[in-house]
Parts: sequence; structure tokens; C-alpha cells
Amino acid sequence: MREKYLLRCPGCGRSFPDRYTLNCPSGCDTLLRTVYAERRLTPRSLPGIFRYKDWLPIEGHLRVDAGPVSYESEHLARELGLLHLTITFSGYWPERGAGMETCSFKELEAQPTALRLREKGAGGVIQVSSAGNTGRAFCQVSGLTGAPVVVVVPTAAAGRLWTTVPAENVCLITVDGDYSDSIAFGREVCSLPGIVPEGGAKNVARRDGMGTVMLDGTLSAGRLPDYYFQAVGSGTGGIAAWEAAERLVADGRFGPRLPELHLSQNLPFVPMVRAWEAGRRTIVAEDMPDAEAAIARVYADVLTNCHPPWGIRGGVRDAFLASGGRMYAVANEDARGAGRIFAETEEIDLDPAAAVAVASLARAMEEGLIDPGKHILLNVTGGGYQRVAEDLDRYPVDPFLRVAAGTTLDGDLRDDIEAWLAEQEVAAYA
Ligand SMILES: Cc1ncc(COP(=O)(O)O)c(C=O)c1O
Repeated sequence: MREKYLLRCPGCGRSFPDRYTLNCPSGCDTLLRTVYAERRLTPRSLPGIFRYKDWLPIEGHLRVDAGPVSYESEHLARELGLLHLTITFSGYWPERGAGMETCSFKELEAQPTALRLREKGAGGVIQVSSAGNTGRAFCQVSGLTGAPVVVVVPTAAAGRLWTTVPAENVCLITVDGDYSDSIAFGREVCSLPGIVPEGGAKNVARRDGMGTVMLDGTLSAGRLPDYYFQAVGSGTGGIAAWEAAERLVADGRFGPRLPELHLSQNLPFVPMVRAWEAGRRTIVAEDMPDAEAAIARVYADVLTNCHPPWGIRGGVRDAFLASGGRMYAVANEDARGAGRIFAETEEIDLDPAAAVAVASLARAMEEGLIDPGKHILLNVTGGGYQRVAEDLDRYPVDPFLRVAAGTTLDGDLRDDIEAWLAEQEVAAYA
């Protein structure tokens, strides 16, 4: 039987079967890619993102009806003076059929990642470091599937960790510091046997899950967009959009050209914007002056990743080189204003990060950076929090441990986490 997909390294060109592989076995510093046997996209009658199962690195599916929802905008398009604006919305908006109850596109990553680990993993509990939204999405999937997860977030973001179903298999660790401190402690936790890093941008399930936005937007419009707009922190969604667009070009029915990438960050923390403007292959310290203070001042703090996969082979810079496009640095007040305009015109509240993307689109129009007659895909990466608060019960996730920034995994902490692990029937996932 032929494999549904193989992984391919864009460095050495080797292809190999997936064993929840995050890195090239030959040691290349690259983002591995999935190469699917199916070259034509056939949507399935399955819930949520599993509609696009042919191009997801999983065999089964979850019974979770939470996928991206696309529609042709009238009101925002008119407000901005655009002729063809497709909005792809990830969040909670029942009137539009959007059922992502944790309100962000991070559920697109969490669902296939949890499933891929169960199907392909060597056994283990997944660990996720997050500024809040990713952690909430993984907690939700844990609540829905029972799969245990270790989530590490900044203490200040602990209030963002809630689910709409009880999640009893979550080990939530809060770190008195920022997102980077959470990533550092998450790495410590992964030194424990039985804990597996989810892999961030290196995880093909995360990228292909996010790529469903491009698939859904393209099927909805009947063609590939000319421009793709999204706010980025790690930039994984930008890479995913490029990869999905390449597959759609190869499919042959949606147009021959890759969409330009129009990616945005929130001032004053805009490392990828600076690296892009300077034409730099790597992100350097001067791209993040006064990082700590800058991070504390942004409106959309989920966009504050200090180590995005920018210069790595197959990363955000390569996505730009292949697709063209540009980066935008968006001020807080512009993002807030764009969020208000979106709420007035489309009638749903936005995650601050999604408001940054809307502001970048408004700027592109004001400054004549795009042709208003061309086709645009706006990735609205989160929204509907007010609706969820009105419609659904929310269960806060209680922290299991709280640690200081820079903490290493000493004996007591190790014992606590191992005791939690022992309770999780890890064997069920072996
Ligand atoms: C709502 C929302 N939009 C955009 C982003 C940016 O995603 P990424 O960090 O993968 O670039 C995030 C990240 O957490 C997010 O939560």
C-alpha cells in the first residue's frame, strides 16, 4: 500500500516515513515538509479541519467540528475599498458556522498535532510553551480527547487558560516571566522521559493544520488569492500559507501563482519586520532593541516570539523569497482602531493579533501597496470571545506549578512533574 505521505528535507532532499519526526535524520537544520501522494485536493465529509484530511499528516480524525470558515466580505471590503476580500475566520461565531470555542486558529495546530502524536509518536505526553492562545487550544483538545498535555505559560497569561469542556489531564506550569522564559522552562521539562516537545514550526502537523486556512479560503473563492494577510509571531502561519499554496498550484485548478505574503507584527516588538527591511538572513539583537520592555508594551502579546523560524531553510524568509510580499509594523492604536472597524462592519470581536492583520490591510490600501481590484485572503486568526462568554461555560485551568524565570528542573520539581506523569496512563499512548 502506498504511503499517504512522506517527509522530505529541503536541505538534503531525502524523503522518509514519518515517526513523529521533527528533524532531518541527516542533521540538516531545516523545516521538514510533508509530500502527499494525493495531488488533487478533495474535501471530505468530515468535521472541521478534517475536511482537508488528504493534506494533513494523520490517518484518522477527531470528532471536533472546529475548522476555518471562509466568506466573501461585503462590509469591511466596502469600508476599505476592496473588490474581492475573502475573510477566513478562526474562532467562535455560530452565525457563520465557526465553532472554534477557544477563539483562535491555534486549534488548527492543536488538533492534528495531538492526533499525529497518538498515531505516530513513540509514546509520550506532549509539552507546549505558549503566550496563552496555543496553550488554551491544546488544553481544549486535551479536554475533548483525554490526551494529557504539559502547558507552560507566563504567569500573567494564566487567566487565558480555560476550556469549554472540562480538561482534567493538563499539567499547567506558570513561569514568572515572558513567553521566552516559558519556552526556556518548557525545554527543561522536555528533558524528562515520557515528555515530548510539540516542536513548534518544526512540527508538520502544526503547519499543515494552519495551512487549512489557505485551502479553505481558496476553495471558498474558487481560486488562489493574489495577497494573503496575517499577523505573525513565529510566522508558522505564513510558512503554512506558502506550503499550502504550493500544493494548490500543483493541483492545477486554482491558478498558477503563489499569493504574495503580507505579514504583520505589533510595534514596538517587530523583529521579523526589521530583519525583512534590512534584508537579513538571520534575526540579530538589533532587531529586538529593549526586548523585555518592548514586549511589555504591545497590544497583541501573542505575537512576541524572540526566536521565530526566520532564516532556517524552509522558514519565513524562504516563504517570502518564493512568494514575494512584505512585512508591516503596526502601532497599538492602529490595531485597536482596526479591531473596532471590524466589529462594526463584520459584527464580531477580534483577538488583538487579528486586529493587527486588519490594520495592516488598511495600511496596504492607504499606502497603495496593493491593487484594490485583486483577490485578498485575510486570515482572521482569532475572535468571538464575547460570544463565547455569552453562550458557553468556560472552565479555568488551574496551575499545577509556578516557577521563577530561569528556573532549572531541580529534584523537587522533577518529582512533582513525574508524579503527575505517573497518573496519566502514558502507556495508553505507547
Ligand atoms: C490569535 C493569534 N494570531 C496570530 C498569532 C501568530 O501566530 P504565530 O506565532 O504562529 O505566527 C497567534 C500566536 O499565538 C495568535 O494567537
